[in-house]
Amino acid sequence: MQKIVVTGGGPLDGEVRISGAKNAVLPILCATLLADEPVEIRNVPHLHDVRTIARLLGGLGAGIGHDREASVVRVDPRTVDSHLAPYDLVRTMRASVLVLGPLLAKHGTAEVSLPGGCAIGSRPVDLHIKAMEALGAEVAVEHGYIKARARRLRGGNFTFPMVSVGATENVLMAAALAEGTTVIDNAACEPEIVDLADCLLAMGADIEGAGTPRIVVRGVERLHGATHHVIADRIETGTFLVAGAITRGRVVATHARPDTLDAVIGKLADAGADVSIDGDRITVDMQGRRPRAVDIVTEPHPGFPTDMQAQFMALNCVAEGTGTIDETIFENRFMHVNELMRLGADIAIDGNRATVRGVASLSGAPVMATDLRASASLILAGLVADGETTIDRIYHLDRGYERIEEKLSGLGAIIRRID
Ligand SMILES: CC(=O)N[C@H]1[C@@H](OP(=O)(O)OP(=O)(O)OC[C@H]2O[C@@H](n3ccc(=O)[nH]c3=O)[C@H](O)[C@@H]2O)O[C@H](CO)[C@@H](O)[C@@H]1O
Ligand SMILES: C=C(OP(=O)(O)O)C(=O)O
Repeated sequence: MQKIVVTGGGPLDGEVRISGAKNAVLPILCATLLADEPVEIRNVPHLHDVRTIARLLGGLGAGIGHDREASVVRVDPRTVDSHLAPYDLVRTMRASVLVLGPLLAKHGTAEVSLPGGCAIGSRPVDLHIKAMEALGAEVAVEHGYIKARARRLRGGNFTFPMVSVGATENVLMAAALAEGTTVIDNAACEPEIVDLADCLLAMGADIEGAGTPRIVVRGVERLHGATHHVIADRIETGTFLVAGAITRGRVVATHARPDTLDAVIGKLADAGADVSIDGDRITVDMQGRRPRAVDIVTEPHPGFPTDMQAQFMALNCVAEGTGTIDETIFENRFMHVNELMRLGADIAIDGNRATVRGVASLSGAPVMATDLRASASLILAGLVADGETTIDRIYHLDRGYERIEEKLSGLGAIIRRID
């Protein structure tokens, strides 16, 4: 199994080009199932999850053309002849559940494996199911599968009892082809929702309010082909900016979307970084200073993103002072804590709060990645730990970061992948 070896060193310095967003491209690729014609998606990152979703769409019968050089995926949904998302694919990637809404809306039937829990929490899908029922679908859960059918979905009003990014995406896609108007209240406002809506709009959907808590979707008879450019990955951006801050260096993220990163940029400034924005470029410059500890509470957008929690935990580990981290989205997203402590971090957990006392230095050690962002936090810690940190189970990392070791090397990090 491959591992990543990081040797702690000096400040990072340089520019890094940000890729398309994993959490946008996965729902968007599912949305292509709604069209009557081929859809071209650009700025597609090279990620394991993208290959998985392509396999899933291919298994449904869609034609898939993947030009990796150009970062383009072309989906021809006209040949779809299966409505089954099997356990083997869904269990490796939760985003697979996002074929439920499109299959139901376009083909009137869908059979999608329950995704089950994962390392960061139980992650139920009851809200996805309730939202489909609100649009008139009959849904049964049998033998580990969600089995849904509807002759034609009809618009309805659905108020989410809690903010769910995935369920908002599923209902948005389903409502696009439903008969009549759907009003979604307490919708997730994440930039990836806006990007999905932009792609659906390009395909001919009628949607208002994406990015706000109320989305109004007027169903249309058909959706046509389109070309869509995926938004920059705000979590990858944030991860590289933290890499600059934790190493007391200077990192410029290019091709980024600064407007999607207010909460993260605010915390980097609180940590003592000079942050500047110039168009699609974000610069974090510590000018050699040690970061200050920051307090974090994860919240739905525009609050601080749960997907940046582990990276800021790493930053606090070597910061001046003590910072608290409250994780409010997932009940078990502190799997990185024990691994960071193996590197010498001082962290105490009480329920969903971690209190991190900054230490003067970390010392490299073998550690194990437990989930995607936990893996990123271990790399960040490794960048400033004394000696070598070897990170095992990096397949998590390859789900969501494109060529991370190459991009970090370009900034001066000493990092390599070994077999
Ligand atoms: C609000 C939020 O920050 N969502 C994050 C979540 O999206 P993802 O779409 O995976 O998860 P949701 O937004 O749906 O989950 C938010 C909360 O709602 C609960 N829930 C969700 C669906 C459901 O049917 N029933 C239910 O109870 C979840 O257990 C969780 O506590 O993980 C992604 C990957 O880390 C992040 O990019 C998203 O930012
Ligand atoms: C946990 C993540 O993704 P997923 O929901 O696909 O597991 C993530 O992007 O941090």
